[in-house]
Formats: sequence, C-alpha cells, structure tokens
Amino acid sequence: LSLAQHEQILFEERHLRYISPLGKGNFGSVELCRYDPLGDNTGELVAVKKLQPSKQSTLDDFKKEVNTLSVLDFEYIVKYKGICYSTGRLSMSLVMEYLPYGSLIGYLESNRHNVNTRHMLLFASQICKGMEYLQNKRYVHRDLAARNILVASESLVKIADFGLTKVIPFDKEYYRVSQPGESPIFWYAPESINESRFSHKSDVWSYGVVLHELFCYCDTNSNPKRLCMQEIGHNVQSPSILMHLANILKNNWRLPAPPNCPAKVYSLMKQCWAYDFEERPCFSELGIQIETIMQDERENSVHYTAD
Ligand SMILES: CCCn1cc(-c2nc(Nc3ccc(C(=O)NC)cc3)nc3[nH]ccc23)cn1
Repeated sequence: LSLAQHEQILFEERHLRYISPLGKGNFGSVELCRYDPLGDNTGELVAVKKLQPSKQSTLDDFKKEVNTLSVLDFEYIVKYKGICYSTGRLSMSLVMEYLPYGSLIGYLESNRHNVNTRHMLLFASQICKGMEYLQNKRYVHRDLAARNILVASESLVKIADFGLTKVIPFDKEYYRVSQPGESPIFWYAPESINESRFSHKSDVWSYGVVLHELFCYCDTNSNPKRLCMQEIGHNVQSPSILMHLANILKNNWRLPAPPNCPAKVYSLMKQCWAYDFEERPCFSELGIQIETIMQDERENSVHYTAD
C-alpha cells in the first residue's frame, strides 16, 4: 500500500449531497456535490468522481488514479481533497476541489470574444508548467487534451483527469501500454500510435495539439479529430483510421495553423509535432519560449496603445 493509501482523507457518504452532473472523465463521471456534515447548507461545494466499473475500468485503475492525484500538489493541477467509500457497494469516489468555470472547451466557446492572444498564452504557460511539474515527478499524463483542462478563474486553468496517467519506471524513459483501449488517437504522437510508447515527449506532442485547440477557441469545426478525418477521408472506417493517421503523420501532414494564430505560436506547435521524439522540446524549454512570446505580445500591445 502506498503512503497515500494509508493517509486518505475520508468523506462520509451520508453528508455528500448530490447537486448536478459536471462531466465525464476516464473511468467515471464527475458530479457537483455539497459536503454538508452540519446539514445546514453551509458545507463546501466539491467535485466528486464516481467510478463507473466497466470492462475497461476496474477499481484497481481507479485506485491508481486516486493515488496519482493524491501525491500531486501544484497550482496548475486540480486539487485532490480525499475519498468517499460508498457503504455496502464495493465502489469508492474521488473528492476534488470544485472549479466553477468548468472545462476549457466550454469556457472558450462561451467567452470567445473576450479571450485574446495574451490570455491564451497565459493559459498555455500554466498548462506547460503543470506538465513540467508532472514530468519532474516522472508521471506521463497520456490524455492531455483541452477536454481535460479545467478553468478555475478568468486567469487560471488546471490539468484534470489523471485516469490514464502512468509513472515511468526509474530505468526507462518511456511507458508501453498493453491494450490501448478507447484511445484519444488524434492527440497521440506517432510512436504512441505505432508502438503504444508513451513518454514525456509524447505528452509534448499532445501539448502541441492542446495549443492548437486553444488557438482555435476549441471550435468544434476545427477540432483535431475533424481536421484529421478530413485529411484521411470521412469514408474510412476504423480500425484502418489508425493506419491512415500514422501514414499522414509519416508524410509530414500536420494540423493547419489556426486562423489568426501568431506565427511564433504555430512554430511552437510544429516543434511539439516533430516526428522524432528526440527533436521535440521538453516542457521547461517550451515554457521559456512561451514566456518570450508573451513578452513580445506585451511589448506590441504597449506600442499600440502608445500611438
Ligand atoms: C476533465 C474531465 C472530467 N471532468 C471533471 C470535471 C470537473 N468539473 C468541475 N467544474 C465544472 C464542470 C462543468 C461546469 C459547467 O458549467 N458545465 C456546463 C462547471 C463547473 N470541477 C472539477 N473539479 C475536479 C473535476 C472537475 C468535469 N468533467
């Protein structure tokens, strides 16, 4: 048993009042609850992820996700609060801080007009710092995508859903999965598609796709799956979609520059999408490049107002 399993913070199910559904993650659904032990509605709002046991997801997988989140403590990662064992049933729930603004996708769709380039770059740098923190702990997220980024406030986003996260063994630089299950292949690096090989560099590839989603304001018409399927051909049926996707990436096709995307940002995406994972930047290098672009954007905006 890991330390985390010994020192879980326990929430009593009888005080956990269900309010509404929040979303779907890997292995389970997330609900808004109020933890109200005094029974007077003064308790705090929490986000509770309930395990949906299925052939894909088992209690063991869920326990790994709980243990992963319980050892992470960083401002750009959704905060773990504890667990709730359900009486009788074998199941358990993961209790986390409630982020009021919801998923990045919903936020950008409904705030498209008051989110400018600097705002996007701020979000991009926070996600990058969150990933750098994960990398320093030898965690590979394996499901980095805008759908797994949550908005805490107008100026703060956090990485969520660690259902597919794995620890890289100390003697290797990558993690190989056995059966890839329902995989987010349009966010996958070539080596993840071809060899089920996951590393910090495959997370960097996915980070490039998140940058693309960000600068497309998560517009459904330009989401990665739709753009890749346009290139592959909509009439192609799985499982050969995987092979077609691997081919177009091998032939150096990449997601097109989002409309009005600054050239420096698109070039950052292209670096993340280097076919050879050795050539991709690491998250600390990416962070420095983003800070530089943010500085340029600040200077430009100053000139503009000075005129
Ligand atoms: C990441 C995939 C799984 N997932 C996690 C959450 C989640 N949501 C929220 N807040 C939230 C969500 C939605 C809305 C909304 O207005 N929707 C129309 C408002 C607030 N806080 C969370 N803390 C920890 C997880 C989590 C939702 N889905």
